[in-house]
Amino acid sequence: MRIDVVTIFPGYLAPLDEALVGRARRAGLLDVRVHDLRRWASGVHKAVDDAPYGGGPGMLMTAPVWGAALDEVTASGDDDAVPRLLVPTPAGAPLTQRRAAGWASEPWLVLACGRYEGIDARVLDDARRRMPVEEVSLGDYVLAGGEVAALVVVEAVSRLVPGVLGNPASAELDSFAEGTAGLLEAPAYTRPERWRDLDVPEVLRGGNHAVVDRWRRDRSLERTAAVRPDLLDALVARHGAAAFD
Ligand SMILES: Nc1nc2cc(Br)ccc2s1
Repeated sequence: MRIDVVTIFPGYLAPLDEALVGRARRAGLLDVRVHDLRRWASGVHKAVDDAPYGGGPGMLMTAPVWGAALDEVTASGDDDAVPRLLVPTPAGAPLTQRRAAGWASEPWLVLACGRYEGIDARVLDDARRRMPVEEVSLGDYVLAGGEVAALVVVEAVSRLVPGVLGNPASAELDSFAEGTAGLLEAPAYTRPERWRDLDVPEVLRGGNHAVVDRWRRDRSLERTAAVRPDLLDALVARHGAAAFD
């Protein structure tokens, strides 16, 4: 999978050289390219922003700069390959494990990192004429730019790309994953068996996998009911009472 990230702060994406994503890049599983948007800006100051029409606080990133950048980046694929453009924004649809899993099957993603008050809307309107475009939110809060959100999206997607996780089964038992039926994952334990005055639950120390699976399912349901009852509602809506079998 190829992932391009366009930003005015390339250094913010340095973590993509580390850990899981860094290893996957060096193993040739991921081709991650970070581009400085100012490459496509003109003038001595390489300006990338201007005042918003209609007034209002702050500045917007301009269409000509983003248009030139996306034209070049999205034209640099093999043959006539077309990427999916992902744009982190508070106004986007929520990032979910299901969306990340879908994007992990894509051959090529491009992430556009906004700054200031965001990007001129015509940039996405124009891009939609040539490629799939999705706006994605990390939650109901506002960051200073899209770079941190891009790091989250790249990691959430990359770990689901075949071969990236050492043990693919790990992803199946993630919270929100199909393997946990969209529930939060159960509490997990490792050695030592006793730590301070806290013991690993007896059921996990036995060898009965069916009993362990049931225990984990029950703890997942309890945790989800306590922390994310909305997920339970969705599960019941989908499966009825069988959701609790
Ligand atoms: N939660 C989020 N806040 C922001 C702010 C900017 Br500016 C760009 C993208 C995002 S995603």
